[in-house]
Amino acid sequence: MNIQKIYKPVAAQAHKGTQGHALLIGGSYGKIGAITLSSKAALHAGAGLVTAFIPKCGYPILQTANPEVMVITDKVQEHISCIEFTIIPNAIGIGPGIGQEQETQDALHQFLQTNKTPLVIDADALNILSQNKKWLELLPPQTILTPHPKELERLIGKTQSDEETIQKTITFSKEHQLIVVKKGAPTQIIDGDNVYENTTGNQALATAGSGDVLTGIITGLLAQTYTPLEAAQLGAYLHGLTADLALPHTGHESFVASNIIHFLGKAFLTLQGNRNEIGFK
Ligand SMILES: NC(=O)C1=CN([C@@H]2O[C@H](COP(=O)(O)OP(=O)(O)OC[C@H]3O[C@@H](n4cnc5c(N)ncnc54)[C@H](OP(=O)(O)O)[C@@H]3O)[C@@H](O)[C@H]2O)[C@@H](O)CC1
Ligand SMILES: Nc1ncnc2c1ncn2[C@@H]1O[C@H](COP(=O)(O)OP(=O)(O)O)[C@@H](O)[C@H]1O
Ligand SMILES: [Mg+2]
Repeated sequence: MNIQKIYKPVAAQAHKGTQGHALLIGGSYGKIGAITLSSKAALHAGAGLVTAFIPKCGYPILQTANPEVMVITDKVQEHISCIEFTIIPNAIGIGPGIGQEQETQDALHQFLQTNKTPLVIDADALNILSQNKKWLELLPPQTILTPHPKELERLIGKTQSDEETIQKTITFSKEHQLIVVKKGAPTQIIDGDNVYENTTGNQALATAGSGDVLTGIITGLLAQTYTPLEAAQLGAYLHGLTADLALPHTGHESFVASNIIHFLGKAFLTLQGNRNEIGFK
């Protein structure tokens, strides 16, 4: 898989309206950081406009941390209770820090019943789906799921070996027409029978919020003109590459999720050179 072939440089005539509008939905009291990171990452992945839908308590935090991000707040203070908005985003990422309050579960169900926009689902939104597997039928085809190993186990059940995990994930992907970004070391992307293995990244990524940033990057790419598979592949590749590029500066220990966002520009710049056959096995 050649990542360079997926990458599309920004046109000289581009404006924010042509670069896609990403909506990130998540956050709850104590976990506003997760959605702050995701929405910032979507901007740095190139989305022209980014809006965050968050509980009321997150408003001053997010507006201060990310002045470029627009904010819509739920009517409830500490968690999301009803997902309603009038904007028309090109892609939606949902789950980072969203929690599993009953009202939030109901809001997710209601949202999935009407949503037609391309979706990325992560974190507690995945955990809510695991407890309500019938709702998987409501997901638009090619929805991207980004589980870590425990979230994947909650979705597909326990397995005895890596091989069995892959097989069950393939079956799950085919049954529901979903793209699964199976996060780990390495990350594998499963799209039906096709399994792509990412070649970037290292243990510096073993830090809080690194998955939240990945969700923002993939949603930001999906809001542009990338297909869901392209967004998942390019997103995982760039995410891992930031950790490889940062290593001489941060080492494994002091790298934090914000560094992924910080090094995203340098990761994009490597794609503008003349490098061949980089990316996925
Ligand atoms: N700043 C913020 O606001 C942040 C907010 N966040 C938000 O918090 C919410 C909860 O998310 P979460 O992932 O921490 O909890 P959960 O789903 O129970 O998973 C933990 C379990 O999974 C396991 N596990 C994980 N990775 C594994 C691996 N690679 N390989 C194997 N096992 C692995 C791990 O296993 P352990 O080894 O600890 O037994 C443990 O049992 C979510 O909404 C998220 O967005 C966070 O993003 C942090 C920053
Ligand atoms: N040892 C590692 N090598 C490569 N990538 C890693 C490693 N540990 C974690 N990662 C990556 O970091 C991210 C962690 O995601 P996740 O567990 O959802 O974090 P969080 O929920 O805290 O944001 C995933 O993209 C995963 O592939
Ligand atoms: Mg996570």
